[in-house]
Amino acid sequence: MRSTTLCLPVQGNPAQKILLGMKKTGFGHGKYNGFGGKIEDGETTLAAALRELAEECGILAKEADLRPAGELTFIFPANPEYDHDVHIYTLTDWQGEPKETDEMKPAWFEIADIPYNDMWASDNYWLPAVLKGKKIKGRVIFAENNEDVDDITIRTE
Ligand SMILES: CNc1ncnc2c1ncn2[C@@H]1O[C@H](COP(=O)(O)OP(=O)(O)OP(=O)(O)O)[C@@H](O)[C@H]1O
Repeated sequence: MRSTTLCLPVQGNPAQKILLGMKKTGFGHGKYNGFGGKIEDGETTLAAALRELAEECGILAKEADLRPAGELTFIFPANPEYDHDVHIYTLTDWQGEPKETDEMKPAWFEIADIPYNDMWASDNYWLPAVLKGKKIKGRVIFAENNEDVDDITIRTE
């Protein structure tokens, strides 16, 4: 199964605003998501997280500023080639201003206004806990349409 990263830049502690990106191409296009992607061969998870963050919204961060927020496994029984693990990080410190790239159009949201209807259906099960500073571990099984959640287990630490 492939492994991916997902970075969630936030303002405030506890988080008051979150930077999400509208994915313009590829897997999950048309959805708001954090910034991340596949971990390449020979690359550490942290290095991949920073590379994808820079590629997708143009901001630079330090490994020490990534706060591990947990791991999720996404299972797509209808298309097992989509199955993947996600290593999630939040960050409050970075350099540069978010900018639109070929892959993502970034936008800030108040926590109360997170556009869950335009995100992966599973996000509202785990993102609120992460934004409260909790660490999560979980598994999501998607329905035949690869969109709806068939089964979900999330543990918080
Ligand atoms: C299914 N429910 C999901 N809920 C929340 N986040 C999800 C997700 N499924 C994938 N993600 C994240 O979406 C990013 C893009 O991944 P993905 O497009 O595969 O990576 P990458 O940009 O390297 O690929 P391409 O270059 O487009 O081929 C990556 O952060 C990944 O963790």
